[in-house]
Amino acid sequence: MIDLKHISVVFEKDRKRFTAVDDVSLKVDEGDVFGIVGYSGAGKSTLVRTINLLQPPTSGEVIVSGEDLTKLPVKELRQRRKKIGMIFQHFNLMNARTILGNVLYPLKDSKLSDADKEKKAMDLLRLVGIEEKAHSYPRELSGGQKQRVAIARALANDPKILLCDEATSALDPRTTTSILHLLKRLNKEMNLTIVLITHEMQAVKEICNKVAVMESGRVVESGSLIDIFANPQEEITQQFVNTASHWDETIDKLKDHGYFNADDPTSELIHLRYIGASATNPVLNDVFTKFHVKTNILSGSIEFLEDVPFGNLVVLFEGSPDAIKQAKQYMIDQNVDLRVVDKEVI
Ligand SMILES: Nc1ncnc2c1ncn2[C@@H]1O[C@H](COP(=O)(O)OP(=O)(O)OP(=O)(O)O)[C@@H](O)[C@H]1O
Repeated sequence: MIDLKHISVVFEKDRKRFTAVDDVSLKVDEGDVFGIVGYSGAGKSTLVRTINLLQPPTSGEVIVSGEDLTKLPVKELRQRRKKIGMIFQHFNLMNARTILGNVLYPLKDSKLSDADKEKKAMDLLRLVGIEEKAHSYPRELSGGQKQRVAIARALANDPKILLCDEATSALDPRTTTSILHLLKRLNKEMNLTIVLITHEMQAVKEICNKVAVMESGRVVESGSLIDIFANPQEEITQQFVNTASHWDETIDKLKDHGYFNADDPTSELIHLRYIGASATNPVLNDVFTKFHVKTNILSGSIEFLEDVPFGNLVVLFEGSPDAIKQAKQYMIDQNVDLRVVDKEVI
């Protein structure tokens, strides 16, 4: 549905060139909720804005539904753009218009009669759950309500794609969840393809099925949500995954509370990650019976990623250094993702 091929965006200022997006290729399939995560300045906004050519790429192809948008004449591009809705962090509503007026605005060139335009706008406001505010003004609405209006407005021309640029970053956690659930519902019920850029892995975890991680203008890792969480390869991806699950925090607390002694070679703190119906518990039992290594679970949780269980355990291994080494290798051989909590930093 969206096929970005070798996209680069170079800004030039005072004769200096700055590459904001550096040779990025990625594919978004119809029906995907595709998350692009990265820290501030990674190039996420610049990249996502190339999808509707709000930001023309310096080089590369933007293929949407089989057409290279960069090659289209202006008039046709304008038509295609109507099928790509966009919402923003700060909502970008028109303050002088009512809520209904905001949703009617993109329909101004439509061939529908005035009555049909109004019916359509009201139907959209109903779809996003805010029809009772139709005659209010944006200043009278909360952030979450404003984002609902922005979503209704973005859907006015029946787009196939919705681009979300930090759409929940200005909202509190509960409102964020309700907006994310609304987006997921629209994705399922209307088969709307969504590209969501965010610095919050939590948002990605809640609704995306695919993820790309950006750093310094490049996509450093991408894959299915489950692959990225179960087996993050890059350091930055591991940071995002651990932050989303609060595991770095948990491990820091366990260290602070002196649950183990870093200088003691007979104990190691281990973070285990597993996906699906894993054999982790039998594996922990085996570690004791086979290697006489005692395992003490200090913290654990199971979350669901697209309805697949994703488990995290922090376990203290106690035994001879050699036995611990063999036990760890045994677990790795059983396909358990295992990370020894770095002793140096303790
Ligand atoms: N129009 C522009 N002219 C010059 N530099 C720009 C322009 N737009 C963006 N940049 C630079 O490109 C880099 C990437 O910016 P971008 O907004 O895409 O990052 P981001 O990952 O979306 O970060 P944030 O979440 O903070 O918006 C930044 O260093 C930014 O300063």
